[in-house]
Amino acid sequence: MNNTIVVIANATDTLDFLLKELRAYLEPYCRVIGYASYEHIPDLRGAAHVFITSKSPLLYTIARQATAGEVPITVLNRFFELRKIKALMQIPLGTTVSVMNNSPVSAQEVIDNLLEANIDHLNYIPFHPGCTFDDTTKYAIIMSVPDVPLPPDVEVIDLGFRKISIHDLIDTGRKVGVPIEWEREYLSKFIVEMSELAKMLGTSYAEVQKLNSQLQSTFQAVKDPVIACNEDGLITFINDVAIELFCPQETSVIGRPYTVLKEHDLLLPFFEHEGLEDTLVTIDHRQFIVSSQSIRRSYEHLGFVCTLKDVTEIQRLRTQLTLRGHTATYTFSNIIGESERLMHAIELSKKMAKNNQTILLLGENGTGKELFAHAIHQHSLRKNGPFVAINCASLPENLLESELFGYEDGAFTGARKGGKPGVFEQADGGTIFLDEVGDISPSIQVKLLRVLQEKQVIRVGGTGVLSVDCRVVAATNRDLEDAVSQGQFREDLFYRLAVLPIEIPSLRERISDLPLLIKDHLDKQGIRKTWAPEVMELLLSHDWRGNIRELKNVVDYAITVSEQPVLTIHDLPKRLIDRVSRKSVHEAPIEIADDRDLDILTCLYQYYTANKPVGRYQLAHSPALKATGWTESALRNKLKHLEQQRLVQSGTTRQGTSITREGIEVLRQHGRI
Ligand SMILES: Nc1ncnc2c1ncn2[C@@H]1O[C@H](COP(=O)(O)OP(=O)(O)OP(=O)(O)O)[C@@H](O)[C@H]1O
Repeated sequence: MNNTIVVIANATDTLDFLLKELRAYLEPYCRVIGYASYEHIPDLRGAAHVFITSKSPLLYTIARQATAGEVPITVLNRFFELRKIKALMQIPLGTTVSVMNNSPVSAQEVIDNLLEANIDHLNYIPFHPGCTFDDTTKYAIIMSVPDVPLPPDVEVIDLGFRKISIHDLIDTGRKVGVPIEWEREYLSKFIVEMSELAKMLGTSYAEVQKLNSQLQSTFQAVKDPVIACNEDGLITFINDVAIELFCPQETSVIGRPYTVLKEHDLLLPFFEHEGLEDTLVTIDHRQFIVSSQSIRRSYEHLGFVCTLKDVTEIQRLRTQLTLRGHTATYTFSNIIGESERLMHAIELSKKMAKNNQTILLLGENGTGKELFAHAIHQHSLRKNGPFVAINCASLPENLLESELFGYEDGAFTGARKGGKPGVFEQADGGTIFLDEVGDISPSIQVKLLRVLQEKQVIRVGGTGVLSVDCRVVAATNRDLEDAVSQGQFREDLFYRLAVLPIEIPSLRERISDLPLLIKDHLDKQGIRKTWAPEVMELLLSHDWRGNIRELKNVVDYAITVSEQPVLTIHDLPKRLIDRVSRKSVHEAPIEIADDRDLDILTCLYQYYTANKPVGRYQLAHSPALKATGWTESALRNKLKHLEQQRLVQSGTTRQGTSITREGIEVLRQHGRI
């Protein structure tokens, strides 16, 4: 018996595994026998050494009784086969993993083994017969056989039986006289296995290093201050923004207590306690929201990482975002001109700017209505609030509705998640500019009226009523009174909008401003060119239907085309020269014998300003002509006649009939417009 090594284990499968391993190394230099703890164990006093497989007190007692205290008893140090650990390395950091074994002690032993081997990125929970799985368990470690039935959705990592540690094996071998050659051979096999593991761990170490440096540069790139401390309150990381805020004078604070930071009192709670709510603190007249996160590895607390968010910056960005495209850029000083008509419009606008009533700007296209809207906002008490402009003619009805009033989440297919505020909400506290308001559909007219009356908005698809406080400045190039009389525009809305009407003169009506406007446009582009006198004469005699927008286009054309410092008539667009010369042909008033011709032209002019073509039938039945009793065929003949005079033009049926510039001129000459 003296040359006998005895192993006592709790389970027979573990015993068989260990016996095989010991015999492979120790026999024939000694005899290796084993017993399961539940078996009858004979007197072992003659054994050379007794090994037990775990620290379990029961095993120790059994061994002690069998040896009567006369033989050394050791707990076998055991470890997993290294290659089996690889599966564990793939499990994400912090995952909870149940470690299963036949008793709480052996389960804990396995956990200790894993932690000692620095496989410590997981949250291990001992698991043994009597424990039950809960829904959070995703992984279970077993040693060859599960000691508890496993639920189907739990991923099993089988670490196999733990092998005897190389130290214990070599040690025992030396005691029983294992020759040195055999020891070397065994060791060399072990070293091969070790180096494979080292390679595996080496890669993960490099990976960790890489991640670490990525993390460092990420925190450096963060614009907010970040400071990390270990559990002793020593600084382990601090980014440049935090250095600038807390310790601009210090050369290095890494490894030093966080109390070296200025205002560290404010940070104390965040470096001492877990789970603090975000807190607002003021440092150097700036406000920050401070939050901290505890750093943990398994159950071990490693320290805190503390981040500060600059609220001043957040507020600035928010204001910038809210106001993006929502600011008035022009003031009255940007409105160029000295003519009496313009000065009158400016004076009136300045007066009206000061109160809160709705303003209606009336004027042809390109006269500067939007410019006036900006200037009115800037001159009003709301100048620090938003200025939101929307062109009512440029959007289809349903889109205009959602732009004006906003929409709720899921109001329609493609609606943005969380809904969207409309321009009335965006202009809250400021001014909303409704350009081309005369073009809105009857259904939007109703909704707009409601908002103007109630000062409340209901988002599309919503039920909640939102109060809005914004001043409305509307603009139109249409004759709204006429649109009302034709039943195209609601009378009640018209009176709501036209509380304070301002007429913006056309360029024709303030033609004396033309040289100033040209000069201003050239100056803004840093261009120094002059105009030949006959060119200026021609420009002054042009009718400028497109007003200042048309003027700017003509000037831009001329300076692009011309290569000389003095602009000549050849540098003007041909279209403009043609029109001016055609106009001079018709300089003398065209003879209109029948006032009813003027009625037709007036009616066509109204459709023209509404940008709508009109058919003969519609014309004959229009309120303005109905009374004069035109039959359709009489009207056709009359329109043919007017077309020969170039006062109207007829397109295909779809295009209908429209008034020409000459026709408009005739109306003007006869004081109809
Ligand atoms: N008095 C002015 N001084 C300088 N520039 C002007 C003036 N009036 C208008 N403009 C310029 O003419 C162009 C057209 O002006 P704006 O868009 O304000 O006209 P509008 O009447 O609103 O036109 P629409 O009815 O077509 O929307 C803009 O480039 C504007 O800057």
